[in-house]
Amino acid sequence: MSYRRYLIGRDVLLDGRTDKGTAFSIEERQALRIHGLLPPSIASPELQVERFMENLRNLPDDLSRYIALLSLQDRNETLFYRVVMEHTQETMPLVYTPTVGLACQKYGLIFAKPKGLFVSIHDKGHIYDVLANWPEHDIRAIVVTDGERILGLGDLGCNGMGIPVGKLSLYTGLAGVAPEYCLPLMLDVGTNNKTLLNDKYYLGLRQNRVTGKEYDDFIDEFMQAASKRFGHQCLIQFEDFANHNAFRLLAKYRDQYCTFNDDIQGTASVAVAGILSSIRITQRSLSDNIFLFYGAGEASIGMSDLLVIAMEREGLSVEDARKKIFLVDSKGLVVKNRPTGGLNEEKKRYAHELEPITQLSDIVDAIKPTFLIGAAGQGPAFTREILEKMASFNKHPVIFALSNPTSKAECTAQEAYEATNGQCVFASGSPFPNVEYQGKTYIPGQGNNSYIFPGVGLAVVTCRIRHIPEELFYIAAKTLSDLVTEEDLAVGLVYPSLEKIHDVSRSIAVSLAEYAYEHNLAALYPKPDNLDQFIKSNQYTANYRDVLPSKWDWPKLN
Ligand SMILES: NC(=O)C1=CN([C@@H]2O[C@H](COP(=O)(O)OP(=O)(O)OC[C@H]3O[C@@H](n4cnc5c(N)ncnc54)[C@H](OP(=O)(O)O)[C@@H]3O)[C@@H](O)[C@H]2O)C=CC1
Ligand SMILES: CC(=O)C(=O)O
Ligand SMILES: [Mg+2]
Repeated sequence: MSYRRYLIGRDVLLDGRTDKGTAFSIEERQALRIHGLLPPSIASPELQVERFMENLRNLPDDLSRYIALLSLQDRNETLFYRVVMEHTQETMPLVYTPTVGLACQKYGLIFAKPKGLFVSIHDKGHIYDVLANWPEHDIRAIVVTDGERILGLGDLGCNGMGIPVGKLSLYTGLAGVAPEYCLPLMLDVGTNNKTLLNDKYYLGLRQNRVTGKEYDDFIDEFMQAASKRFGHQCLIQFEDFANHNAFRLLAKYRDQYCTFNDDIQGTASVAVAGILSSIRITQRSLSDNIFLFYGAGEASIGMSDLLVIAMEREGLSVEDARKKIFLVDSKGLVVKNRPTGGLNEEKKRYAHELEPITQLSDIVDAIKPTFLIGAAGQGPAFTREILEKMASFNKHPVIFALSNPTSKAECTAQEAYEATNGQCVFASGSPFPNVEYQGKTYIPGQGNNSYIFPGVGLAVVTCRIRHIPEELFYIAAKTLSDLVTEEDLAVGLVYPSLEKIHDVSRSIAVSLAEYAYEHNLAALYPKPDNLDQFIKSNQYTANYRDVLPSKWDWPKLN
């Protein structure tokens, strides 16, 4: 039971979780002693949504819209989620990528009210006490960042808090994970971003990043403290950590805690889903493709590793599957014995016995990929020339420009469709508008891990899944791709329409829960007879709760 149930008077209006604004009924206004604190006209939730959307649309720019949405979240959380759930297509680019990227860049200026916990390196030794300050007790999902690789924008330090806040809004908005279960968390270990260190509005510690043992001990203490405070089954989603920490922290914690790295594993899952849908258009088997990844970091390695698992399901050996995958990093094609080096263990799995090539255009000529997938965070790299080449040796080249935010995308949807004469299959990490080309409307899909992590979160918090094995991300990919209809494919969509996202997230959660029960990974017993119904009944709906004291076990009022 939440402490908020006992609010009365003005406090009811000041608490975003209990406030209904103008929707409070006369009975509620009188019983809660807020009569007169609101204008007399009583609005329906439908009218409140309409009024908010009207205001939102009249604002001058997306950053203002972001601020308006987040202040609604503070003021009236239920209405915020109603808005997000009923207008997902319109509001998602505001609370999430691309606008959240801009919001993080401006966080020092626009910060108004904390929406999560800030734990700094100076809290070392008493992280548990800081976690205990969070007012909710039953936290089941944490999204944590240290702000070192925020989207493709680099080190934004403490200002990266916008990302966990945005991700968790989607846990609720896209999957119906109750907001009170969710905790956005920033681990501030400093920043190496000189501009921020010299910015008087910067919100974080003014020091360079702590590294090495001190950093590792800090993360260790956080993991232990979170587990002690919120239970060992609390999901911890790592988000936007830099490459040099992401892989090793995942390897270190994945079997000890209920944790995953969204940039490696969530991205892998959404990309493999898009790939599985794409081959329904190109009519090739998975293993009959050549995949070229532009970028060889968390996202690309994650995608490659899961793709290998998917190809294994088609009967290929790991070795043969890896031969189908080529990576490009900042030094060019990833090949064995490259004189310029730069090969970590992850890249070595995909290093081919080839001569080094540095230019992407030359690499495309040499490899002749069927899939060109961008996740380098470097902005426009898929030039018209490259896209035309892709179309010259593929009837339906598959082009995924997955880098975020929009300014970092490898190409736009318009560029991809135009350069390939409307023949390509396209998806992007940040949304692009529909493209009208030669009399046809193309709907670009959003290849973003937001199709995956909310469903993973929903499965974990409802069925109390203890660990998240790699197989779950393959299952999520397969489930997502299976939900893509022929009608979706006909307009170029390799993901289900966002309008269905609530049900899509639940379908993913049900598939994951089935697997978890089969493999003894779910702690909720007994296993519900009907998982779909059980999960559905646990999905948050953005309906106002009963706040009439007469319906509570309420102490007598004076
Ligand atoms: N759509 C989605 O759901 C997701 C999208 N992303 C996006 O993907 C991008 C990368 O993220 P992530 O993989 O985590 O980042 P990493 O830092 O782990 O990897 C970036 C990779 O890009 C390579 N790179 C850098 N510059 C160039 C260049 N000029 N040419 C070729 N390769 C280059 C780097 O090379 P090197 O190894 O040599 O340094 C590295 O391999 C970001 O923009 C992020 O927003 C990430 C996760 C999810
Ligand atoms: C989408 C996401 O997680 C990223 O760009 O980092
Ligand atoms: Mg991310």
